[in-house]
Amino acid sequence: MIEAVGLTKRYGAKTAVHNLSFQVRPGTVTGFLGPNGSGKSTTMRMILGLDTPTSGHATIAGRPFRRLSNAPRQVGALIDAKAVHGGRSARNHLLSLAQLSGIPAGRVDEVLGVVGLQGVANRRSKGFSLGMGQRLGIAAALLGDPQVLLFDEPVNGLDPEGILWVRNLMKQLAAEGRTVFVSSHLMSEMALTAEHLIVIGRGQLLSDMPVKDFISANSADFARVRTPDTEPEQREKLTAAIGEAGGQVTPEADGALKVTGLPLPRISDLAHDADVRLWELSPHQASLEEAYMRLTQGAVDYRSTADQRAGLQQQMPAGYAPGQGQPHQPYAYAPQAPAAPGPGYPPPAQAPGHPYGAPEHYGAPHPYGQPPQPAAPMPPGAQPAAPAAMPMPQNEEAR
Ligand SMILES: Nc1ncnc2c1ncn2[C@@H]1O[C@H](COP(=O)(O)OP(=O)(O)OP(=O)(O)O)[C@@H](O)[C@H]1O
Repeated sequence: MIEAVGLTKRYGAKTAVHNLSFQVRPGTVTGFLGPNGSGKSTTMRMILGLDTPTSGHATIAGRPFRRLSNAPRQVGALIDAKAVHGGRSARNHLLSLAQLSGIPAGRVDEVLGVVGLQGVANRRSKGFSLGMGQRLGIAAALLGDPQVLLFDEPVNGLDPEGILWVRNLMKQLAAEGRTVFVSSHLMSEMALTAEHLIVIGRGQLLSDMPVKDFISANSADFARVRTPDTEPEQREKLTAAIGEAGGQVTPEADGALKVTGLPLPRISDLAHDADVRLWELSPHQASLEEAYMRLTQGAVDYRSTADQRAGLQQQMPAGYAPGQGQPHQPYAYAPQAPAAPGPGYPPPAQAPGHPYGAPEHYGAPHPYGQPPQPAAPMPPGAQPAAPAAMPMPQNEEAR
């Protein structure tokens, strides 16, 4: 388990992370979400002992990272995929990490197979594409067969097949009982990958809950109501009746009405009392992406002047306090079955032929036959070292 307690990081006058407390539990993928610059990488770096907290602390399996014995065997991380000696081949890069950490050399070919890089293992990594670099970084993170894994934006630069592969890999690792903490600023991707979400904005905790609870706590429920298109006076009558009853009505482009603030049965009764016929009365819920944007809208540092979130802000229901991050349920009726969180849901099945579903276009799949056994024994005499794929601690202010 990963735990942060009151984690705070200030860079001069800039507070990158403020009083963050959360736990990341084994057996599920936990998504770490926040807009650009919200403090995700800084938090991960503090968990990994690469940045020193100004106050508070973070532990892995109950200890600060730097006090873990055999850290590379316990924790794997992808923080900066570019932190690779470009003159070395992928295999040699991994071999040098394995040697530093007392990991048997045979494991290198295993992880190259897992990430689908076995066909280019002897090529210098400086010729790698962004996506291949990400795969190499993921291979390094898996090298020590660790129980705790942190991935900072692992799908950066990957093509759709690569994204699917990472998604399945994360799930597989969690299904093996590992702790998997994955940062992203893409809600749609996290909706398909994670079961639990930790959302931050401007370095502060906005939400810490299961994905399904996040949807119902943060997305706005509304009803779509349609009266006969041929009788506009019916529409006006219903609009007036809903307004008098305290509901809010917004006309939709297709002629329907979007109603908030009233439960569906009440809308039906109002229509009945006003002698208005309904062609449609249906419950709706905003997508997870919208829910995320609503939650973080007050905590976005960088926003285009043409950003459609401005439109979302205009639609905020009365009583919503932007940026406070409080779950709100301003609508009277209970959420319906959660909306499918984004296109492509449910996630496609894992690709066959490989336990982690590694794609084949960098070479034949590696017969990495069995899922890694939890807590593989350390070879005698192995020394603790920095985790694979992690950049060495640098001058923090110089980043
Ligand atoms: N070494 C540093 N010195 C000064 N400020 C820093 C340093 N590292 C991060 N920051 C600032 O702290 C804030 C949080 O940055 P961080 O990289 O942790 O955010 P992030 O959520 O990972 O962003 P992104 O999604 O864009 O990668 C930003 O405002 C950033 O400019």
